[in-house]
Amino acid sequence: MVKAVVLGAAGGIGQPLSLLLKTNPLISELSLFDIVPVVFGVAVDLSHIATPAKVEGFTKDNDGLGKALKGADIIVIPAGVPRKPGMTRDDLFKINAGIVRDLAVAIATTAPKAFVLVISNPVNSTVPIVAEIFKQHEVFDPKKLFGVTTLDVVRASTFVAEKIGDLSVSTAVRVPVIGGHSGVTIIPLLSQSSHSLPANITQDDIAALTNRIQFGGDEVVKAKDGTGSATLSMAYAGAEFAEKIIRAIKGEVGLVTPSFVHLTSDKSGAEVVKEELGTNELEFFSCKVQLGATGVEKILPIGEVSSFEEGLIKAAIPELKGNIEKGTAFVNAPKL
Ligand SMILES: NC(=O)C1=CN([C@@H]2O[C@H](COP(=O)(O)OP(=O)(O)OC[C@H]3O[C@@H](n4cnc5c(N)ncnc54)[C@H](O)[C@@H]3O)[C@@H](O)[C@H]2O)C=CC1
Ligand SMILES: O=C([O-])CC(=O)C(=O)O
Repeated sequence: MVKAVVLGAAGGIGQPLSLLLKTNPLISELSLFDIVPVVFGVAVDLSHIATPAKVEGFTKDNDGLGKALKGADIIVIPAGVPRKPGMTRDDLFKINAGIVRDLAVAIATTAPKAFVLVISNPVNSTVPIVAEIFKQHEVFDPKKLFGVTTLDVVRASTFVAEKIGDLSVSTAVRVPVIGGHSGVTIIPLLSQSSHSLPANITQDDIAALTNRIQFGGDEVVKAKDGTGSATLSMAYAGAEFAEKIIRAIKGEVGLVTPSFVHLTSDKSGAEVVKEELGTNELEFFSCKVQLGATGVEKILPIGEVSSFEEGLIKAAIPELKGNIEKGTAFVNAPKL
């Protein structure tokens, strides 16, 4: 029995994500929360699909958030505003930081043991916000908090398959993407791709492919021309990541996937990553993570990278550090 909850379920990501979660036979209960009442209609609509999950919709009225969260095993958060052309993900901080903080407070008090998957941007800052709220409530379990960076991995697989000239291999292509989830903090390790790039590929091609993965979000924002950012590909990526977490909860071992997680100072492998990065200053980093029934079982080393990728890592660290500190400071700033 797994109860999944989507916060922001009536939105561009929330609706298709909820659809995909409804089709996941491992989920027995699916609670959909949003501040807009159309969420009730979304829930009724999905409830007609012949799969095991019992679906229910909730808004703010009558402690809807508390009821949605009660007994949750896994909570996915796509609540918040998306980008328009010309904006960075950091520009969303002003609105989304407060939304994520308030949802985190509700989770800390109602479902402190749940796995929490943060999609709301800027992920590099919203994940630290959730962590700080959980710390304040003394319920922070770094093994169960994830920034969802799966869309970067999905894009990398697709774009590499395109370069190979065979989209049918895209589901098999594995490219670790580490760092964070915005621009230069997105670090695709093409040198570790499961499928070799064509032999005639140049360093300029690698740089262009890297740039396309880093700025794939902008490609969608531009194409949607003011009406939003990636929703369908994000729903696909979010459902894929959620499924891995659920399979791990159910006891499957050996699942490895990148995610933006807390670099905890224990024997989880975080120390090795810090050494590889050459800094102790990053509290979070998207790493290759081995999942287990209790969450992050092990953080795997970054491993061997090319000198080009080494440069990407160096370039990402200052921005990532700033994004993380911004989130942390938002929660801990003294109240005037
Ligand atoms: N991590 C990633 O890779 C990606 C993250 N995103 C981010 O996901 C977020 C959502 O994007 P979209 O679904 O396109 O936006 P949207 O505007 O279509 O949907 C957001 C939903 O959140 C709801 N909402 C707002 N405040 C809320 C609250 N306090 N509690 C519950 N629900 C609330 C809204 O009513 C709306 O239904 C954005 O911040 C976007 O930047 C988008 C794509 C990829
Ligand atoms: O670009 C955006 O704002 C949405 C996002 O995070 C992505 O598509 O990777």
